[in-house]
Amino acid sequence: MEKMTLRIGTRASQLALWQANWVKSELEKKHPGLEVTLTKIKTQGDKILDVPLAMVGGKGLFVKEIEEAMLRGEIDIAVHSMKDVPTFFPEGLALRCITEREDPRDIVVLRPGFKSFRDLPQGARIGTSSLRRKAMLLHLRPDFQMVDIRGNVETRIRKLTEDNLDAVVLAAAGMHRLGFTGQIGEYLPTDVSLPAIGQGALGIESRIADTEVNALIDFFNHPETAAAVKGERAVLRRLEGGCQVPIGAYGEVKDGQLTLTGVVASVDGARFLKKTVVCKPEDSEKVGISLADDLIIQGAGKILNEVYKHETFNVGREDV
Ligand SMILES: NCc1[nH]cc(CCC(=O)O)c1CC(=O)O
Repeated sequence: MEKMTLRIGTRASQLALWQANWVKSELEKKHPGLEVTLTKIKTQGDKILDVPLAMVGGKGLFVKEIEEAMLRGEIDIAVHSMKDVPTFFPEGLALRCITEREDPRDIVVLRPGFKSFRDLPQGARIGTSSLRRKAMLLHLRPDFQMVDIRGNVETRIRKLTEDNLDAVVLAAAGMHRLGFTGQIGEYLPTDVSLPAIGQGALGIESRIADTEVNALIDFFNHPETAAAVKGERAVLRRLEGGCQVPIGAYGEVKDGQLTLTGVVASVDGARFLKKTVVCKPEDSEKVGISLADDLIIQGAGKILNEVYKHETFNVGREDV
């Protein structure tokens, strides 16, 4: 019998390669004899490095070229950070699996001598380009000066020293995967910094009609993480356009119950709307949508409309 080969498409960043190699080795463990190859693909997001992502705009900056390769039949599956996966897919492709979540939290790497970001001096310089991370930290410490940094995980850690910063904010998952756990200064609890939608989970995308490949990868799906992340993505989808607005959502299944929290904030952290609901995991998408609607009624519509300069969110009751 001919040996079967499965081709993974991935970005070429260190973190993306770690993730794709992890999927490769799990596949080879599960299916002895299966040959798994990696194809590195450069995406728009890898080419534009000097501009904060929120300003580049456009969804799917890290996935479009990979999806095109899959539609052309050059690769069979794509491994993404869930955080980078858009909420809509090209015809013929779908998100097939969501893997068990790594640590979902944000972390800070701190200037030597500090144990917590709370102890940093007035006006401390914090490196991050994420509008969500800016809003989370400014909400607690309005005196902080936020400094844009881009680049891969290693580059961003290096900028602490190079750009004379007091802290940089990164995802725990990326630090753990790349072996930088020792450099983590402090883990930010999810009620201090609500994570990005899907943070810490991987997504595997494939061709809907490719039943053979789908049967090989289905074991990666982790139902509890999938329910949580689908709820988070429902919040994001309902607040669509959210890439220029700080939005966070985090779901966790415990004892058969999903606790889902969403935040919409202004970039300066001054306006900060948060809501938590508890529901059955299978209702996560429906509940995510109504959670987003509640945030809109609370005033998120106003924040979103200000950013987009037109009335996308018709919120009737916003002054109540
Ligand atoms: N935006 C880049 C990116 N995409 C996913 C992760 C972290 C790993 C994950 O969330 O799974 C990171 C790095 C970071 O935000 O520090």
